[in-house]
Amino acid sequence: MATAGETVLAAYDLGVSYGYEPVLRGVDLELRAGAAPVGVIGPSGAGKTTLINALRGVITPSSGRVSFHGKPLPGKLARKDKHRFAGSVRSVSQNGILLRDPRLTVQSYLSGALKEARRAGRTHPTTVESLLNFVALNASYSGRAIATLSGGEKQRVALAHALATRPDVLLLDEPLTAIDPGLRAEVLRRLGTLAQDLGISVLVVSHDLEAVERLCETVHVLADGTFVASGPLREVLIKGRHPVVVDLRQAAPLTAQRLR
Ligand SMILES: Nc1ncnc2c1ncn2[C@@H]1O[C@H](COP(=O)(O)OP(=O)(O)OP(=O)(O)O)[C@@H](O)[C@H]1O
Repeated sequence: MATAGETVLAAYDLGVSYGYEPVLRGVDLELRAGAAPVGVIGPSGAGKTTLINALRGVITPSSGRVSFHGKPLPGKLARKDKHRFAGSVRSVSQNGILLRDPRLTVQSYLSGALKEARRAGRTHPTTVESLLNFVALNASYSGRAIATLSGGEKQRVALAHALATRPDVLLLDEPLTAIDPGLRAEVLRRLGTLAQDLGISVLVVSHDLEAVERLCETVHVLADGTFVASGPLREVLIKGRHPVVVDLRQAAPLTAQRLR
């Protein structure tokens, strides 16, 4: 486990291009163990998922760097560091779970994650039942094939899977879009408390300003490939002058009014 305040994952002057098309440029972000959740908002196509993927080490920066405990990603991490990364940095995407075997049950999926936690040296007394309970699903779901779950149920199981290793960093890309607003608020409340109690550093990418406001003390607005405004959502929405922030304010007048 990382010690409080330690930088687990970071992007420095990060640039990513697809072919000749630059998507990110000069993005700086540090995710420290125990830090308050951070949100990234911005228009569709701004590069939010690209940022998450760079932090997951699945795409190679075209400039700058991403590092995990100071070691460059993606890179040839030693076997020990690979397990460490797999347990320490977890992500949940809007797609929930990509299934290789449609017969896979919730029980096998989550117990697989608990085994992964042990391999990564992150053993802790959590059970499949308590993971399900955390995401507001009762124990009867453990016998269900994941393929038979609703979109919102799949998203919650994906979150439970990510939490099974008690990660240091949790990267969330529109994680709870398929859940009704009341339940989403409850799961986010629980997640906020858990992250604080366990020192998990959460980065959440979302178009859902309510969700971001509920969870995050700080938000970054991503536009033109870089962060154009940063701070508490309230300040960013009220005071931001960048055209993208003005668009966000106009697109969510009720939220902007409530935050005033
Ligand atoms: N593999 C890829 N090859 C080429 N272009 C890509 C690839 N992945 C993403 N892009 C492009 O990069 C840009 C940023 O995409 P990205 O998915 O990061 O945006 P986003 O901010 O997450 O968008 P949204 O809010 O719609 O999910 C888009 O123009 C997208 O079409």
